[in-house]
Amino acid sequence: MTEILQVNKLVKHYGALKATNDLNLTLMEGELHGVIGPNGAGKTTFIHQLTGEVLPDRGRIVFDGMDITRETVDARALLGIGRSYQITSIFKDFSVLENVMLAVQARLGSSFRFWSPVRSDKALYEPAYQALHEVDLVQSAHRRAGSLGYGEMRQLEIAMTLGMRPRVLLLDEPMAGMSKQESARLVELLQRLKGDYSIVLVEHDMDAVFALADRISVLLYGSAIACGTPQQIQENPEVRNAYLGDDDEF
Ligand SMILES: Nc1ncnc2c1ncn2[C@@H]1O[C@H](COP(=O)(O)OP(=O)(O)OP(=O)(O)O)[C@@H](O)[C@H]1O
Repeated sequence: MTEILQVNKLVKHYGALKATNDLNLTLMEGELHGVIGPNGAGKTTFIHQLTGEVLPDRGRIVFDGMDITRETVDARALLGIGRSYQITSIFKDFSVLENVMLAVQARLGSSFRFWSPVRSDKALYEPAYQALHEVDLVQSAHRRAGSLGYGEMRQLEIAMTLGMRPRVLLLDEPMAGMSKQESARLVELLQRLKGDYSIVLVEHDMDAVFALADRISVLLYGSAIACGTPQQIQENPEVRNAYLGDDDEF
């Protein structure tokens, strides 16, 4: 397996607060890497530094051999770093398919004629349809996006990211707000996607992370205090003490 993303000694301060503190993490090609840690441990700040929304004070992010530490959000998206869209970016009056087509159009950017009507273009239609297929939403392609249930909306967000054909998929709490059934469906979906995509999954739902992850990094005060297989993390005394409490539940 080759490394697709390397994070070396990343540092981000907010005043005196070290939100990211000498953070190291490696994502292997095709791996699903879970990132867990208590509230305020720096998980979202870390994801924002991978997408380019937040620039680190120090350290390096290398994607596929390229130093992308100072690259813009758009440049990273074009290189293949896909961040899941938020529900707020779904156009509720457009169909499910049109939403994915719009996301693909955004990916193609200026290479695409902006006056081209979104409904009619094959270059958008095919990758969009493929993305809906990957998330199991083909049967809802022509439904109004606003009529989807909450779990389906989150599937649509993932399809919108996949439509951009990313190599790395960054998912920040995709299970948040989901019912048990919806989470189980998303776990099934991510199980299928892993291997085809290299995925960083930040998630509070421990059952989901432990079921899905090849490796897990545990963040505490902005640093990774442990990284290993789910079993190694489960058995790590430092993790048990520092994060999960030394109880039998974990
Ligand atoms: N823009 C900001 N300005 C100041 N402090 C910030 C900013 N963003 C994050 N922080 C602080 O940095 C720390 C890490 O926050 P972050 O949101 O990354 O943690 P998290 O692990 O994602 O937490 P949660 O699990 O609650 O989402 C927190 O103490 C937070 O208050």
